[in-house]
Amino acid sequence: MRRLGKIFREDGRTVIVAMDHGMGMNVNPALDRTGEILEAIVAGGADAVLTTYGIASKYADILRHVGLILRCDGGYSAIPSAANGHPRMLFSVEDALRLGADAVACNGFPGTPTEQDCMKNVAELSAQGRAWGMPVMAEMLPGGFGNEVPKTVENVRLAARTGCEYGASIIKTTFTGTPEEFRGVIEASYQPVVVLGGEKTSQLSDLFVCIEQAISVGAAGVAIGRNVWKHPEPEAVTRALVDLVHNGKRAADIQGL
Ligand SMILES: O=C[C@H](O)COP(=O)(O)O
Repeated sequence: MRRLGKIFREDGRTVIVAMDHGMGMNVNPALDRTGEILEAIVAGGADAVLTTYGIASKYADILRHVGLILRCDGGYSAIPSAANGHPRMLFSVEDALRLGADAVACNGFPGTPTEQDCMKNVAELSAQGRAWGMPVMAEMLPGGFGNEVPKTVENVRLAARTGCEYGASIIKTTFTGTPEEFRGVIEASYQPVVVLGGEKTSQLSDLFVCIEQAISVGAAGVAIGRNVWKHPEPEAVTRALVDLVHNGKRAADIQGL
C-alpha cells in the first residue's frame, strides 16, 4: 500500500516519534517549543510522527518531510475527571485524509473496564481505514497504561494478536521478556509490530538495549515519544533510534546520550 511506504523504509522498518500525548497528558513545559522539537525530530531522520489533530494542522509545513500518523481516539484530558479513561473516537479517516495523513491510530486495551469501547474503536477505524486505503495502527496494551493486568509476554502476545484480528495493519506494543520470548509476540502477529517507549528514563542506554533486542527478533521498529521530546537533544536521540532500527548499530556503541 502506497501510504505504508511513507512510514516504513525499504528495509520494512520504521522510526516513529510519538507526539500525541497532549490530548490526555500534561506536556507543559517540555513541549512548549513544539515546532523546534518537530524540526529536530525531522532533522534526526525520523520516518514518521504520530501526533494530534492540532499539531498536524499547525505544523503541517514541518511534517511534510515525514510520514504522518493521526491519533484519532481520546476524549479525556490531563485534568482528572470521573470520565477519564473512557476512550471515544474523535477524528475520522476522512479528517486524516484532509490533513494528508499516511495512517491513523487508536488504542486497544484488552483487559480494562473500557475494553469494549476501545476494541470497538479499533474495529471501526480499521474498517474505515480499509475503505479509504488508510493504514491503521492499534496501540495494543494488556490492561492499558495501568498495572492491574501484568504486561507478561503471554498477555502482550495475546493483545498484539487481538489487534491484528480486529483489523489493524500496524501493532504498537511494549517490549517485554527476553528477546526469545518477545519473538513469540512477533510470530503471533501477522502485522508489523513496533515497540513503544514509555516514561522518560534517565538511562537511555537501557531503552536502547530493549530496542536492539526487539529488532533482533523481528520488530518492525519503534514508536517512541517522551524519551525523544523530553530529552534536551531530541535530534540526537532520534538519530540514535535510526541507527538502531535501520543501520544495525548496537546499543553499546551509542555514546553521549
Ligand atoms: O502514543 C504514544 C506512545 O505510547 C509512545 O510514547 P512514549 O514513548 O512517550 O510512551
